[in-house]
Amino acid sequence: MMDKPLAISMGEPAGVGPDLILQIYARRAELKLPPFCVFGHAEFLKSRAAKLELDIEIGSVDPAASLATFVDAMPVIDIDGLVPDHPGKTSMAAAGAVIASIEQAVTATLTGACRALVTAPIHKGALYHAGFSHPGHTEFLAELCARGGKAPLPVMMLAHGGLRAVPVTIHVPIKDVPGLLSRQLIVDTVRVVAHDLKQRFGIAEPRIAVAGLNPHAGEGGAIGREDLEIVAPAVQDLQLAGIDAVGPLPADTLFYPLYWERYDAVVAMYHDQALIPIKTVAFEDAVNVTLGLPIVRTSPDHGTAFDLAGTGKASPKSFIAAIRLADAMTRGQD
Ligand SMILES: NC(=O)C1=CN([C@@H]2O[C@H](COP(=O)(O)OP(=O)(O)OC[C@H]3O[C@@H](n4cnc5c(N)ncnc54)[C@H](O)[C@@H]3O)[C@@H](O)[C@H]2O)C=CC1
Ligand SMILES: NCC(=O)COP(=O)(O)O
Repeated sequence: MMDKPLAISMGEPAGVGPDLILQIYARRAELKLPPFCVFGHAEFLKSRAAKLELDIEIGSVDPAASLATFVDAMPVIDIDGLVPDHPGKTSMAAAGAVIASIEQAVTATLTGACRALVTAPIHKGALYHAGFSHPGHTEFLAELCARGGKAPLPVMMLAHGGLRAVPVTIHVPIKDVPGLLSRQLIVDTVRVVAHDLKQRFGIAEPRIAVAGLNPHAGEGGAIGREDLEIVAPAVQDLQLAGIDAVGPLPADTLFYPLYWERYDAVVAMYHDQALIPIKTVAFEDAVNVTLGLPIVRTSPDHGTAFDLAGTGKASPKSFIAAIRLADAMTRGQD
C-alpha cells in the first residue's frame, strides 16, 4: 500500500479546496508529504494556480503514474466537464465534474489504485441546486461503497488528537432529530465507532461517552423522555455486548476537558452537538473522518470558505492534518 498515492478529490471549484491542494503541493518537500494524486479538472487547476501565483507543474496522469510524477508535477486524473475559475461564485455547470471527481477517487481507492481518500470541501447548497440527492460526502460515500449491495452505515467523526466527536444523526433538520434517533441507530453507530477505533486507530479497548439529547440528559425525564427511553437502553445494550460505553451524559458538561479526556470518543445525538465543541477548540487542526466504510476517508473540518477562495489566505492546517491522518491510517497496510 505504501507504494500507492492518496486520492484527493478537488471539491467545489469556487471554494478554497483547490487553492489549498495547490498550495500544499507547492510545499510538498518542506512538509514531507506522502504522494497524492488529484481527481480534478486540469485546466481549471492550472488557472487557479496562476491566480495564486504558484509556480508548479500540473501533469495529467493515471493513478499508477502518480508516484513518479509527484516529484516534479502535481498528478491530476483529469475529469471531463466545464469548470469555470470564479472564486466565490458557484456554477451549475461545474457540479458534474465535482461529483465525478468524488466518484472516480472512490473507485480508485476501492480498487486499490489509491490507498485512501481525502476530500476537499464541497458546497452542499450548490450541489443540491444541481440535483445532487445526497446530504453530504458522508452519505454519498456510503452509497458509492455499496457497489450494488447494501450501503454500510457511514459515521462522521471529527478528530483532533484525543478529542473525537461523533454525531449519531448527521445532515438532518434539527426538528427531525428526536424522531430519527432510535435505540438501534445509537447501538449501530457506537458499534462502528468502537470497531474503527480498534481497527483504524489502534485503541485496544475504546471508552465511549454517549451524550444525552436533552438538557442535563433529560433530568430524569422531566426535560424530555428520549434519554430515558432511547439513549439509556441503547447504552445498556452496548454494555451487555461488551462495549465500554457510558451515558446518557449531559452534553454541555461532557466537553469540559477533564471530562472528555476520560473517553476515546464522545458520541453526540446531532451534528452541532458534536461539531461545535471541537470546531471551537480546534477549527484549524481538526479532521473529519468517515468511519464504517471499507476505505479510509478524511477531510479538512472546514467548508468552502468562499470569502477566502482565490486569495491564498486560507489556512492549510486542517487539510494537511487530513492528509497526514489518511497516511497514518493506511501506513503498514498491505
Ligand atoms: N467536508 C465538506 O465538504 C464540508 C463542506 N462544508 C460546506 O461548506 C459551505 C460553507 O460552509 P460554512 O458554514 O460557511 O463554513 P466554512 O468552513 O466554509 O466557513 C466558515 C468560516 O470559517 C472561515 N474558514 C473556513 N476555512 C478556513 C480556512 N482554511 N482558513 C481560514 N478560515 C477559514 C471562513 O472564511 C468563514 O469565515 C457549506 O456549503 C457547507 O456545506 C462545510 C463543512 C465541511
Ligand atoms: N460540518 C461537517 C460536514 O458537514 C462535512 O460533511 P461531509 O461532506 O464530510 O459529509
